[in-house]
Amino acid sequence: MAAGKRPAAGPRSPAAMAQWRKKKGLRKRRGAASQARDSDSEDGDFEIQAEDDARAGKLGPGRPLPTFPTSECTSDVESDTREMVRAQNKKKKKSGGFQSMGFSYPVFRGIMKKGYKVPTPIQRKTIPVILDGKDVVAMARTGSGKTACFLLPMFERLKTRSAQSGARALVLSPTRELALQTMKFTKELGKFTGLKTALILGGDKMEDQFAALHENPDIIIATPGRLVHVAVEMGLKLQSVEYVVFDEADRLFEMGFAEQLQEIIGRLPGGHQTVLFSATLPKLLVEFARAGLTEPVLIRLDVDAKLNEQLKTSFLLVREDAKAAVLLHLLRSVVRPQDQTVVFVATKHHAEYLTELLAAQQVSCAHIYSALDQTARKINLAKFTHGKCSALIVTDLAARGLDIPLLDNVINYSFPAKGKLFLHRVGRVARAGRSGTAYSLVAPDEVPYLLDLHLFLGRSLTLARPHEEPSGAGTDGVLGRVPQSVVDDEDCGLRSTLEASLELRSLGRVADNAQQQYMRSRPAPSPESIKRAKELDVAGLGLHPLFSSRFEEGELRRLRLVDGIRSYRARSTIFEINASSRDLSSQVMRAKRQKDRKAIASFQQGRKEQQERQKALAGPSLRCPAPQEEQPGKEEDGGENVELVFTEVSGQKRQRPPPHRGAKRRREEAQQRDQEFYVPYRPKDFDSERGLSVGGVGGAFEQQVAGAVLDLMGDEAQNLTRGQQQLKWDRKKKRFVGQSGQEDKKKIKTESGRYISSSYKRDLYQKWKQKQKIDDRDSEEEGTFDRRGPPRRGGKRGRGPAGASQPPAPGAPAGRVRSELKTKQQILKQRRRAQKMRFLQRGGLKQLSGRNRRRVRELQQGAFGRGAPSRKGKMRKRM
Ligand SMILES: Nc1ncnc2c1ncn2[C@@H]1O[C@H](COP(=O)(O)OP(=O)(O)OP(=O)(O)O)[C@@H](O)[C@H]1O
Repeated sequence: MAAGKRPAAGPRSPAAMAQWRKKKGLRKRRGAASQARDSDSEDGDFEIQAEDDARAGKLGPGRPLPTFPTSECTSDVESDTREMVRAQNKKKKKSGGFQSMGFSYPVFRGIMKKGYKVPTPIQRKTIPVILDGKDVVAMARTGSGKTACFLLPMFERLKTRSAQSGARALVLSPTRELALQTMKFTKELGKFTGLKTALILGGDKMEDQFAALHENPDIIIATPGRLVHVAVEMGLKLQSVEYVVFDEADRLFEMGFAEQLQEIIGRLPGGHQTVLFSATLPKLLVEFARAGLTEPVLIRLDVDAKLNEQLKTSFLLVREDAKAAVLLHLLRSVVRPQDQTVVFVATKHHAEYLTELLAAQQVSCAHIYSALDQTARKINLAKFTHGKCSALIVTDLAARGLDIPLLDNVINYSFPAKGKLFLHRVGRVARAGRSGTAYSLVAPDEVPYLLDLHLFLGRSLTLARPHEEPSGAGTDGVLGRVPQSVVDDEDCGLRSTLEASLELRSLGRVADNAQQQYMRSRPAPSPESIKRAKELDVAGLGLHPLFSSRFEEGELRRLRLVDGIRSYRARSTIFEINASSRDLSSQVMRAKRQKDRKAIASFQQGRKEQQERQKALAGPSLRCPAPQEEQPGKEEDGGENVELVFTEVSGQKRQRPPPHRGAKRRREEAQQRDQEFYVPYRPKDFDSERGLSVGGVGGAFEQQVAGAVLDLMGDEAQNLTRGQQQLKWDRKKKRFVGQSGQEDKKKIKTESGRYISSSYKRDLYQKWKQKQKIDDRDSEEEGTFDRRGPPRRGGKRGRGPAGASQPPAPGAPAGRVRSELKTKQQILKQRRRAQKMRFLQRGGLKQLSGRNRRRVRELQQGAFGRGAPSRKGKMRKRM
């Protein structure tokens, strides 16, 4: 009986009624969430309302409907039943399980097999809308189950394997690893649908991909670059695609993939359904205009709480050159020995160097980066996921989408330059209800990025208290320093390892150079964060609570001493050192100090006030848990700004005097806001949306403005031939390059009329077909291709996928020539013949006749008794 259903009218046993009442009582006590969960039957069978069954007259009162019709049944019946279930569930608004979504049985079975009992919030929100056929742009935080959101409706739409030509669904992923993972999910969740999937990834053999597409898959999962390559080679029109998914859509739409996406979208038919998913999507849908969305529904969850509650974050302030030592300490002493950790680094050179360095220190690890061979990438990832090594060192290639079960920690060796990259990186842990920790090593020059991140998250950054033991408030979200003793201990071991290995030293040098390049190329932090970072007194920061075991008195004393030395300001200038009071330089300095004593006093006063303001500051992105202690050596050193004095003495550019007190007060008053009438010129979510923006540079307004520019040149450029297109002088390359700043490479025109790099067309497909002896007619029969063929450099088109309407190739004999390529039947016949040949060559005939002879003997014995004399005549003949 369906959970909680009153037994239908008719004779009821008292026991059944008592059971029903008991259930009803129980249900009343439960909350709304658990009611939703109840609606999913535990055993995976669909159940239907008793009243409905009774009305239908097919089932006994309250009896469950055993299963949905399987895919063999006619789709009419299936859709009727689904409608029935939907209607029923709509009546019962409480139900919010997978069952209420009206999936067909094969899809539902896949969900149950995967072990999903209750849909996640984003699944509950998006699946019904996608099932209704609407275009959807959806955002929810990492690990919230977005993959199932687009796969389940896709299975439901495609239903079952179709003989219809061409793929009907296309899933685009930004990285190969993510595409592989989506393939895995597709196989698991769509296990009972029988749909065929082809994986088109860069780095894999193109020949295998041609073969996969020749098998007429229902779904194509691809990375954009390789899909365009295959599509151009094969002349794939993708006209049968009804459902397109842009997974990690913001990444796909960020620069880099623009050309490929335009080409793919240009090949899609009108009226297809498009869904976009990511953990970081802006609310400005105009940024996805290129995706060809039609009246899209925007669903954004977790806009405010972007980080998972189960995720703990720690920010460690370390010098760049001490990062390796701190990383080693974290892996050895902070994370548990059984933990699995992913380390994000800036470049592949860092990945190589750190892998070797850690291996030399007996920390087992593997690495992945985009330039690594695809097979090595797969092997290294498998090594890590199977627990063969405890750390995986990766570049941002692995930041998105990777779902590594049982992953515990993420370490940001290099701090991400963008807030949303941080979200994706740390989103590898604390997935699907699990907990996890993210440690971030922050070099002093990365502090502005840290402040940018907190602006983006809308969270406050907590600073560790200086020279004090932590109050036990926890380590979450705290920025603190690493004890010098930790750095020294680990650094000692690392130095001796480096001294012993020439290879490691050269890898280290390469990594250092790469770091310089990376720092030059990373996007700049926002100006306000740079300003705040300058105001932030990082030298006065306390030890991170993570190292509480190191908070011995000795360590704190040492820290105080080091800080004292760091902030020491000499009372006298360099001209007065070792100079007697009669020396000219000393006299000049004293006279100067005397003359400027007012200015010096006011400067000191201003500085003090600034420090006090900073302490009291509890803004959205910066908060001190307690007033900071006064820095030793700072209070009475006079703090004379030597630079200022010297500029004044030498009569150079005059520093602006500190503002007059009255002017200051007036300015402060002007800054006070009347909350009743104050209208901010920026929306509240400005920083957050700026971080999510796909366009990259500038805020949302800047982008809107940029988008509103009427680009007459752009239109004109389209009418120009390639030779006429405007070129501009590249000073670095010392030659003319195309409008986009790209070198004017050789281009070919595609079916969709766009120009793409000629490297996409190398006639690999034709060669493969010749090798496989595939007739073009077969390609057409198999229906993978459009009737129009692939573009040829010489304007030639073959038969088969190329279509018969094309002009013959120059030099080809006129009229229809009998193709030398074999038909499907001929290939099958040839295969059978080859099989037979192999059989004969193996001596199969001899074996067969021997077996026959033995059988005859056995039969003879069975029929006539052992050693019976052979009979002549009819009986023997029959035998
Ligand atoms: N309804 C569900 N019940 C239980 N587990 C689920 C459910 N949906 C998804 N999961 C599991 O949650 C994990 C994360 O899912 P998925 O990879 O789809 O997340 P995501 O939102 O796509 O993450 P990312 O943004 O990082 O790509 C997976 O292990 C998946 O099997």
